[in-house]
Amino acid sequence: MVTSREGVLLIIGFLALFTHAWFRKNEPKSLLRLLAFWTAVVLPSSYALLLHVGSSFQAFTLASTSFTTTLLLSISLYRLSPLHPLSRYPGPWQCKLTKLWGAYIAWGGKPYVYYKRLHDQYGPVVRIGPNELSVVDADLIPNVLGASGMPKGPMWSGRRILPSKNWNRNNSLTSVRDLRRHAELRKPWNTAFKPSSIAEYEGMLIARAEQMIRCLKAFCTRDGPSAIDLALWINFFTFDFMGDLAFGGVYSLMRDGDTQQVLLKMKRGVFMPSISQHIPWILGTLHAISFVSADTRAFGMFGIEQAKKRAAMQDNLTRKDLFYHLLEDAKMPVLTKLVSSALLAIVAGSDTTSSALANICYYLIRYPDYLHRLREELDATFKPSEPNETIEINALASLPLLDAIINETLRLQPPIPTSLQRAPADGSGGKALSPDMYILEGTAVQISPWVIHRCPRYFYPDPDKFWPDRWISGDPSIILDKSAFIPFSTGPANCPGRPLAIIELRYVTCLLVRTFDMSFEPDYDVAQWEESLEDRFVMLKGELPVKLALREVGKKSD
Ligand code: HEM
Repeated sequence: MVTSREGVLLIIGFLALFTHAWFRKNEPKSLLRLLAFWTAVVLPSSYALLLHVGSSFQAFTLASTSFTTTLLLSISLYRLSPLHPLSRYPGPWQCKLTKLWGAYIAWGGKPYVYYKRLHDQYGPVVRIGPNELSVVDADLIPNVLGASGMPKGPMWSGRRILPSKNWNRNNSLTSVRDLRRHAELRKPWNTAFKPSSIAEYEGMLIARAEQMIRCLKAFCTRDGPSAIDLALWINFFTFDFMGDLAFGGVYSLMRDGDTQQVLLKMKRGVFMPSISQHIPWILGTLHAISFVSADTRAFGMFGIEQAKKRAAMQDNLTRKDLFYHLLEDAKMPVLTKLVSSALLAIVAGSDTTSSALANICYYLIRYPDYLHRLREELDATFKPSEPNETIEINALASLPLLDAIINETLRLQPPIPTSLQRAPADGSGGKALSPDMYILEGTAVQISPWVIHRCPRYFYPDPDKFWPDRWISGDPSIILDKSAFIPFSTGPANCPGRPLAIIELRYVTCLLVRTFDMSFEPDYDVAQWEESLEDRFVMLKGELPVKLALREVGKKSD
């Protein structure tokens, strides 16, 4: 029996220190569990204090504040101290102290700009969280992302769009941490994007791209061009194409407009996970608060609806689509598999290509010399006097300037600008990333494509400049290390959709450049576009007001 108030407070202090020591090994994974633990400590402590203070309110206030303050102080001092295993890595104190800072930066939508500033200031390895490093070092990529790398990091479990774990538990390709399970889930995605599978999708791509061109032509009136939001039309196109590819063509935004506000649902739906990915333990609580998670749930429901419609078609398929392959060897109920992959297909497959295409158009209009040179390259392969000539998709693979423009756009504006995060496997103890860099289990490592792509050690000179010729020059002092170019990531969890995405980018760029003269509205401030881009683990975009005029065949590009 403790006989004084000070004695009880001392014990509470010890309990807080013990809790911190325990948390270091067993970090709480949800706010609810944390609260349950807190209550289990604070209530008995209040009871013990009750014998020494005037009221139960006083006892509870004293117990809770002394426990919480000591715990937070202990955690903060440890994180900032030389005792922390990441203490030797530089970074701002706010990052070292709490991931809430990362969540705050993410709220603003420009974490890639922030990380670049940190790397410019602190060097290639920066501590961006109490237990997280950001690296800009091509030599470390294989041991982080590559074949000898690590499983997905904790941020992926903070990105769940659906409230219930049941759809996703151990079935989500993007968040599963067990490498063997990931490889199992990944197999059908690889089959779905091998050349023979892609050949089956080309008809859908051509039909949708031609539909977009027809729709855009309707804006080219005899009264002269009026500006349209080209980014929106590109979004419609990529969304419709993904709808055909994944869900059997159940919607057409280009034909009907966005009557269900799908794009708005997606834009709003990814906001919450883009914040909670920095503090995954809060996700369950956010999902439970309906007004906070309403938009994310609405987007999740849209994915479930599409999955259900596609499941109903399973026995009457007329063509092999993405889910034909994903379901072929599914060892789980069809609907579960569909739901767990539906949102992934929508977000990973449509928003990424739409960002890339919109950025390609932006750069071509901003730097018209490249637009004209690209036209010349295309005209040399496909006759300009025959605008309706069928474009042979395979012929697009041998056009150096087209690929250089695509690469340079993906370098400067990778559609997934940050968030390639990995962490040592559970139970592994840790991982050596290089002879002098060993990270312990519980530490995460992130590589930001946006930052590494703008690093002068790899792309020199003028790493921030749109200069597609750097990809053609062949001079090894210009692209110093191509392994630093990772718009599709690398290793076993890289982008399986890359081959299709590249075909899509080549084909649509080719059609747009062959068909239209494009210009910005005269009073459009070009800086607005880059300002409008937001990193919500995909890249959200603002308006791209572009005037389109039908290209006059025979008129020389000026
Ligand atoms: C320009 C277009 C695209 C870009 C730049 C892109 C980029 C990426 C990146 C950077 C990743 C993350 C990999 C990692 O964590 O290391 C990824 C993952 C993924 N992408 Fe893409 N992507 C594009 C288009 C597509 C398309 C068209 C699909 C097809 C539906 C697709 C499906 C996926 C899937 C399923 C994953 C998860 C892979 C895994 O976790 O194993 N992507 N993509």
